[in-house]
Amino acid sequence: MSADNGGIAAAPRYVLEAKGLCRSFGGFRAVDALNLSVVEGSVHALIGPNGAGKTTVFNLLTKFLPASAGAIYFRGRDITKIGPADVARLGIVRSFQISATFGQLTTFENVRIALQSKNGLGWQFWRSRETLSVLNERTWELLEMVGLAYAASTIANELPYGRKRALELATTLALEPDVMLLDEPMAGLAHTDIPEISRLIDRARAGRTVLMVEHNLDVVEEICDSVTVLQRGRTLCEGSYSEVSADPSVREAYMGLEDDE
Ligand SMILES: Nc1ncnc2c1ncn2[C@@H]1O[C@H](COP(=O)(O)OP(=O)(O)OP(=O)(O)O)[C@@H](O)[C@H]1O
Repeated sequence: MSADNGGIAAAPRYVLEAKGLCRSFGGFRAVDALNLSVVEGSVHALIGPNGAGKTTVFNLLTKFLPASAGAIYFRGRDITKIGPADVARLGIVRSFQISATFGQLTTFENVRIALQSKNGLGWQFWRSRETLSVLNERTWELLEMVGLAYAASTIANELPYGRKRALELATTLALEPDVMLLDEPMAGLAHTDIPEISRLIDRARAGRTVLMVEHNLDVVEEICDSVTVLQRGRTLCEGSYSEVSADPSVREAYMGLEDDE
């Protein structure tokens, strides 16, 4: 990245940072002095073996769990002490394992409810026709964006699994997140659904930052700009996919590859 100041590269702007983040369970340090810097506008993957602490990091960043030590910053502001609702209000929104859809409602209703909650209309279904028509318009846009307009009147529970993921993405996007945290977006998907959900995430990144925990390394390679590899609650390695996948410690600890492969 060159800048006007004589070709000196501009410092990256971090949207989300963790410094010295720790979380213990009893005497066990699940997250151990973790430093994480997520560049604004990037798609950043958090990978690592089972039990490395990825989900705990997500829980700490979204304040579902308090940190034992360390600090979290959002655009340079210390948000270590604020609660989960305030984190969401700042635009840090978690999807997939948390944003359950309402199974008995239609695809359309699910997205509109998410929009209602974003717009402070809560559960008030009796709003003026004008208000609802604005919401309806945006609902259609979101459904089009994730390729679900054709299934607008389908009951969410009746959608195929891959389509449910697309619906979850639409309900998350309805909240207009600045930073979208995706918890294993490809987990449980059929092979054939993975390219489509990858494509949707790639499209959804426009104008926002994505931090995702993902085990599928092909997906990480394809859509992520940066990767942090966790091991035993610590950062083992950080960089682009090609950098981390070439790192001998990562190959040994995570990918289980021999050096001569
Ligand atoms: N509430 C808890 N109480 C006690 N131990 C916990 C708790 N939550 C997580 N742990 C432990 O912390 C460690 C990290 O767990 P975590 O779920 O964050 O790992 P992970 O990298 O997300 O793993 P996976 O890939 O299997 O989802 C594990 O050893 C886990 O057993």
